[in-house]
Amino acid sequence: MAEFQYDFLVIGAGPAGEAAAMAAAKSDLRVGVIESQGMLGGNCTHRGTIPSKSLRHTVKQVIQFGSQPIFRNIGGARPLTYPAVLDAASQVIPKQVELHTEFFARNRVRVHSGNARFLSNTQVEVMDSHGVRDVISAERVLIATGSRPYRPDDVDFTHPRVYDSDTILDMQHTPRTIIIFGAGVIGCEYASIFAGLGLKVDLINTRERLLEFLDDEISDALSYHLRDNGVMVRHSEECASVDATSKGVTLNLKSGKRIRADALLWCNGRTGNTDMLDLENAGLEANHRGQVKVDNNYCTEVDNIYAAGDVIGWPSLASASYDQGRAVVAAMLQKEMRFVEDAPTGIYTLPEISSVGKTEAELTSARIPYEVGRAFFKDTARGQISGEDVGMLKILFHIDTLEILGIHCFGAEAAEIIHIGQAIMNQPNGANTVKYFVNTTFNYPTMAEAYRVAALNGLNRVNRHS
Ligand SMILES: Cc1cc2nc3c(=O)[nH]c(=O)nc-3n(C[C@H](O)[C@H](O)[C@H](O)COP(=O)(O)OP(=O)(O)OC[C@H]3O[C@@H](n4cnc5c(N)ncnc54)[C@H](O)[C@@H]3O)c2cc1C
Ligand SMILES: NC(=O)c1ccc[n+]([C@@H]2O[C@H](COP(=O)([O-])OP(=O)(O)OC[C@H]3O[C@@H](n4cnc5c(N)ncnc54)[C@H](O)[C@@H]3O)[C@@H](O)[C@H]2O)c1
Repeated sequence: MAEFQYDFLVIGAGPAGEAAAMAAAKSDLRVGVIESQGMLGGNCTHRGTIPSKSLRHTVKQVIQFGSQPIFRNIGGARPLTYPAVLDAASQVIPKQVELHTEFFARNRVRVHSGNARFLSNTQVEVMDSHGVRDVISAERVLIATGSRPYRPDDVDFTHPRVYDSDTILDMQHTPRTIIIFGAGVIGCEYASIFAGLGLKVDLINTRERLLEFLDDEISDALSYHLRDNGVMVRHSEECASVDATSKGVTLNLKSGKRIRADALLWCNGRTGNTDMLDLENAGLEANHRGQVKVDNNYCTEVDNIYAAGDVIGWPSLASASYDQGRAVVAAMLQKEMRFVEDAPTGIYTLPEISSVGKTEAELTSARIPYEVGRAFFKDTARGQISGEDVGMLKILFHIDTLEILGIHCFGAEAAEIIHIGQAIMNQPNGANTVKYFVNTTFNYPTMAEAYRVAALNGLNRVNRHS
């Protein structure tokens, strides 16, 4: 057994842990990291964001190839297998691992391989895969252990036809039909991926609408386009049981419906990775979803222990986790810090969705007088040229002050386009105004031009009222 001593110990090397470790190293703290996976990058790189977004990118290319006559005539439309698409998509993972490994090496942050568990609030044991045990002492500790798919006890995840969002990345055949239970972000993204590959998809939603946190118009558009791509969407359903046999899998719903398919992808919720940490030794406890409570400084109920990333729950995004990791170090060093509560939404369904700020429903219930400006991608030159003409940009702004209150977008590159509006929304002293988009010259033809079209559309409505 070896012993180590650090100023700051980070448990978990995903986005939250890495960002915190880098920020602390640059502030000359002695930093150590414990990571249980053999490679750096976290679940984000190995099971979550990166593999799913690469898969989706490859499927998007396949769809474009299949839908453009010029390519179809050259190559002929050949159906691709899921393992082939997976293989192409997985090429990015080693590149990401290399990048993250370089960050740690360049900043001289030592990574201890193994599972961490608390011995006290300042001492953590790390046990590697060979049973070698080290004890690490640190003045401050960050819990950044992320999350994993939630698995209900009565579903047999060892059955070869039953998958969650981790194990779907190991599926070695191409089912003809698939049931996706859970229509959260993960379910909707995988529904797009499998429909894009030509599978028949049943998407079962436990709520009344898809992604209820979105603006209604965007949620409706997603439902429409998923159905248009062949996905059967069912709302307000609950699972009664799952029967998996060598012939197929049947999902029995409490409404009495029985849905059969070649495979089931269960993606209904996630659980924080805290069960192995022996939190009670540090004076902490997790909630029923394995999450740890923090204050506005990302500090837990024990004042030298911080937590960030998926393990603290909402918003559970890689984007937010990176910022939270940096914020932890700023809070620790009593520097200016930002509690991350304004992360935009970026959902990589087909079509892509992104939004920032308030929805129409939120503004209506808060009785804020607003106007709407819309631009349809099919009416932009760039949309017509690229053939990606499904989509819309919608700007919500205050009817009197013209302050932008929300931006909602779906269609090609929505997750990029949103940031133009976000930058204007964040301007202080009256500079947040929808007029920016009519007083600024945008490149032409670009999708960003949609902002000008939407702003003019909205301002014309305001002028009609006055
Ligand atoms: C399918 C899917 C798609 C997603 N797509 C997006 C997206 O498009 N955009 C987006 O912003 N977010 C997306 N997310 C969410 C994003 O992946 C997570 O929010 C992000 O990974 C959280 O980062 P983290 O640092 O909290 O933890 P993680 O990335 O989960 O990393 C935690 C690390 O801690 C390690 N660890 C756990 N327990 C221990 C222990 N006891 N000892 C030592 N090490 C331990 C784990 O091995 C892991 O490496 C997606 C998630 C999934 C599942
Ligand atoms: N593009 C993106 O930004 C992106 C993509 C994929 C995933 N994600 C992130 O991953 C997270 C998970 O997404 P999701 O689609 O699985 O689910 P979700 O968070 O939408 O949850 C789905 C359902 O499961 C329930 N649930 C959640 N955790 C549970 C638990 N531990 N026990 C029992 N029920 C639980 C929820 O109440 C909900 O009804 C999201 O928070 C999302 O931010 C983001």
